[in-house]
Amino acid sequence: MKMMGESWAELGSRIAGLMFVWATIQQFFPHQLRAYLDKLSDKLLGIVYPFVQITVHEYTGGRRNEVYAAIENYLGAKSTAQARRLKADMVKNSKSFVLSLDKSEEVTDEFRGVKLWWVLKESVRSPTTFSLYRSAPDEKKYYMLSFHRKNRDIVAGAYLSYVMEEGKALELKNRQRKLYTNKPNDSWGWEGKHLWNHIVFEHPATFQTLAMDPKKKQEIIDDLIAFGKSKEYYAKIGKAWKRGYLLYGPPGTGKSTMIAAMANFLNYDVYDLELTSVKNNSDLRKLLVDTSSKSIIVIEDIDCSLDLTGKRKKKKKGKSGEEEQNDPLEAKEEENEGDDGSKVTLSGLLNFIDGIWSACGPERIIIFTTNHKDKLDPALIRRGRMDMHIEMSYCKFEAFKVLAKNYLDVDSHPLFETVGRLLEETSMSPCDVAENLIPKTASKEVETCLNNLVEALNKAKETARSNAEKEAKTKKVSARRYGHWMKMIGKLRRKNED
Ligand SMILES: Nc1ncnc2c1ncn2[C@@H]1O[C@H](COP(=O)(O)OP(=O)(O)OP(=O)(O)O)[C@@H](O)[C@H]1O
Ligand SMILES: [Mg+2]
Repeated sequence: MKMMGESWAELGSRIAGLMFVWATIQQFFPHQLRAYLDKLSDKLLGIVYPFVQITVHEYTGGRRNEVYAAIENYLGAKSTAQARRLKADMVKNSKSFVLSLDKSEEVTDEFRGVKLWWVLKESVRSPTTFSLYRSAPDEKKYYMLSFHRKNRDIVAGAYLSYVMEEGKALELKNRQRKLYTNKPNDSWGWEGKHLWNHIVFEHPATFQTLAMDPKKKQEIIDDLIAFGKSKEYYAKIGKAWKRGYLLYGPPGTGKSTMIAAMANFLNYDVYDLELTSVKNNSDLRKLLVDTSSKSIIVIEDIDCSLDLTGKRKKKKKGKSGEEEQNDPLEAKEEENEGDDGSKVTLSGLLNFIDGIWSACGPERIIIFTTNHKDKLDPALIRRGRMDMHIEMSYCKFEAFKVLAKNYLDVDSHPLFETVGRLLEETSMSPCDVAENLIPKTASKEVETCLNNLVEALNKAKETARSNAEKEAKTKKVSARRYGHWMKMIGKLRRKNED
């Protein structure tokens, strides 16, 4: 690439300068001679400099150019190894650096056997001296790409799209992810903008630290990977690119932790939708439209959020004047209007998940969590809406091993066998197991922590046994009383008949 101490790109820009001077001089020649000289200089230039150049400016139409930003990210990764001068910027909550090419530095790239040269240039416009206040020099940065003219098709066709895709993917990787929550309706701006508050999303949960059956965990990871790669597939089958997960199970089994692990795995933002503060279906739609792609929309404890099932059971007066049972989907409009239009209804929520509006942004995941799956309306969680139902259950031995690794950094211990047996005999949530594994003294001895857990499991087993005994006793007493009363009723009946 370097030619007599000067790069092709540099040489190109010098030749471009010379051509400009030459074109200015030509103005003074007669018309016929000018046409002839034009052709000649083009031919000569083709022989001396067979390269084509493309420039991409940082700002176009007053806005930062998206293509420039993508190139910056793409070249950042390459320039770390090649360039002598790099520029460092902070990202990710000031915890890491992103490197990019500095001014006049050059990077060589190769694509399908084609060599290309990138250089970052800067044109400086002198400050104006006519105005009252002397303005600062106007710097305009741009990237210049040079390549042999025979490769024009490859560069214009495939290479530039490749750079854009790679650059955008890197930007996504380096960006700061956010956790959003919906603002109450009365604090939405007068333009109806800014519907969500956000903070930086920094939950440390990962699939590695999530305690659950490893086979089930792998299934979920595979499903997420397949989803991320299915852009074309969803387009082909004519479906919006989104997926729904229902996480159900007792408290403390890791539903919220799973959401954080999913977000970290996919590098998505999280929108935590507090349904009780949404005024009506129309506001719900607005909130949905205001979410970005590559995000997870979460509604926690969906069974407690709204009386959705109650709405479904609402009765209406039929034509005959008698009360009839409403079909939930037929009743959509009526429900939308119901209660002065001031509540989110089941049909509103169904529309939110898979109505026409749900396709307003690609690559989105919707997650519901609940402690009581059986309380939910089947229409809400049918496959297609909630594509995967994931049960988060009480801690079993495999899940315990993950927690032991997380909390105590051990893979095995003689007490593991006892813990495994006790976990089969009693139900304890991963949250409670984790709590018992946390060292209570400064010693942090593994054996002490495991003994604490064994003790807690034995206690839980004993409590469960005595509760079951009490229940059985109550049932026995009730059965005896029932038998007694039945006998009495029988006697009375016989007496009456006599
Ligand atoms: N499966 C798990 N793997 C790792 N940690 C877990 C798991 N389950 C629970 N925990 C720990 O217990 C805490 C509570 O778990 P989490 O909030 O995810 O439970 P949940 O199922 O969402 O409970 P709830 O139904 O009450 O909302 C977490 O902070 C985490 O430290
Ligand atoms: Mg939770």
